Order: sequence, then structure tokens, then C-alpha cells
Amino acid sequence: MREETFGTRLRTQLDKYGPLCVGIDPSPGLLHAWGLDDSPAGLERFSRTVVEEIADIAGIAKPQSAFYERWGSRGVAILEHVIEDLRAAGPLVILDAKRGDVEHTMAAYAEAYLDPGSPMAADALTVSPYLGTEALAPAIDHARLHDAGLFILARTSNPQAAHLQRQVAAQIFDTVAAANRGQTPLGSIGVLVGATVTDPEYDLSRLNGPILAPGLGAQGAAPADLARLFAPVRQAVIPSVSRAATLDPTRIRETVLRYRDECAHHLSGR
Ligand SMILES: O=c1ccn([C@@H]2O[C@H](COP(=O)(O)O)[C@@H](O)[C@H]2O)c(=O)[nH]1
Repeated sequence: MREETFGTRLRTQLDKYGPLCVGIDPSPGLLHAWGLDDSPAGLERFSRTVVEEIADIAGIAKPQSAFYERWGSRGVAILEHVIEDLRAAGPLVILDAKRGDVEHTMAAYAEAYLDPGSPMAADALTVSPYLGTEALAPAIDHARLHDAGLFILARTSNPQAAHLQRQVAAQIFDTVAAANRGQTPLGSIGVLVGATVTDPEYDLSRLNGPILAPGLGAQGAAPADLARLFAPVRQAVIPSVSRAATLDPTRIRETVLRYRDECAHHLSGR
């Protein structure tokens, strides 16, 4: 059992380590850049190295499930260990698996990734609202039951999504605002808004929940963009960087610390 809500645990990590989330994305390109084979052994070596390098300097980590799923059960077994190792070492784990389905199947996904008794239990999961915000209800209920968190895709970082998502984002934001009403110090139901988005077209301060913001580095967003985009909610933003922080195995700590400090500076309001 967890003793505090995800929002409370997240608040503690953000206050202690600053806002940065480090993405763990063992893509074929990164494995190649590290001189590793594109194989389960390469995947494991990459993941273990990143976990060791960031465990005491990052408050939050985000493994990308797809790069483990590529290797079937062997990759998934490695992902289980990565989640376990991260959680034992300290960082909160947001599993980026973008699950979304009809209600009873959604409940099974939530159980698989949020129930602390599950072998794949993370602190929070990314979920897709494409089957309707009502279909997310079982995931929101499980997150509450297990003191876990969710990040619902609202405005993703890829520019191609803007046209589709602008039509429905307000409904997603309203759902999150309702789920987090009255929660202190921060609700556990978050949204994902890319750091590359020019305008979320919503008053994000109504959410009372965390905002995961991928897109730093390789996708073109910079720490300075965070201040403009997230000014009213700067205390609740989690900028996320994957490739740009882990491209060179000999400079992970230095790069993570630089991103961490720059993001903290630009979100400090000073
Ligand atoms: O809108 C989204 C949602 C998820 N992602 C994921 O975040 C990382 C980004 O990697 P970078 O190397 O920092 O670009 C990756 O796992 C994506 O699948 C996103 O980029 N945008």
C-alpha cells in the first residue's frame, strides 16, 4: 500500500529535485549512439546505466514502454526491472504506455499498471482519452484507490495532432479539473501538454493537477519556452526530456543537471 496520494508524493519530489522528468527511451538510434547492440542485452545495459546515473538527481523518470515491447516478453521483463529499480532508488515512475480502451478493458490496464501489487506497477500511467472521457472513469477510480496517478493526453507535442486535439481538449481538461477538485497539495490526475504547443487554449490553473510536458530537446522546445506556456501553473509542470539527455552515456548526469537547473530557473517566476 502507498501511504500518500500520487499528487502528494509528486509535490514532494518536485520541491526536492525540481521539475524535470528524465525519459528512458532505449530506441534503436540511442542504442546505436551508445555503441550497443539493438538487442535485449543492449536494452538492459542502456536502461541500467540511465537509472544509475539519474537516481539521485531526478525526482521523476518516464520509461517509454514501446521500446521494451519491441522485444516481447524479454523486453517487458527488463521494463519490470527498470520500474522496480527506479522506484527502489527514489524517482517516481511515470510509465509512458498511452493506454486507452472501453471501460472494463481500461480497468484491466489500470490494474496492470497502477495496482502496487502488480509486477508492472508504476506511480503513474499515460492514458489516451480517444474512447471518450467517460471510458477513463475506471482508470481514474483505480488511480484513486491505489494512490497512483494518470496523465491524460490533451495536447500532444507532435504538431500534426493540433487540429484534431483542439476540438476536444477542453472536455479533457474539464474532466481532469473535476477529478482533482478539493485535492491538496496537488491532484493526482494530470494532463499531457507538449512543451512544443504554442497555446493550450485553456486556463490550466483550473486543473489543480500536474502537467507532463514532453518535447524538450530533440523535438525543439527549450526550457525558456516553459515560462511562456505554463506561467500560471509553473509549480505543477513536469518538463520531460529523453533523447537529448541520454544521447551520450558519458554525459548523462551533467546534461540532466543542466536541464534540471534551467527548467527550474525558467519555472521559478524570477
Ligand atoms: O505528446 C507526446 C507524448 C509523449 N511523448 C513521448 O515522450 C518522449 C519524448 O522523447 P524526446 O526524445 O524527449 O523527444 C517519447 O517517449 C515520446 O513517445 C512525446 O514526445 N510527446
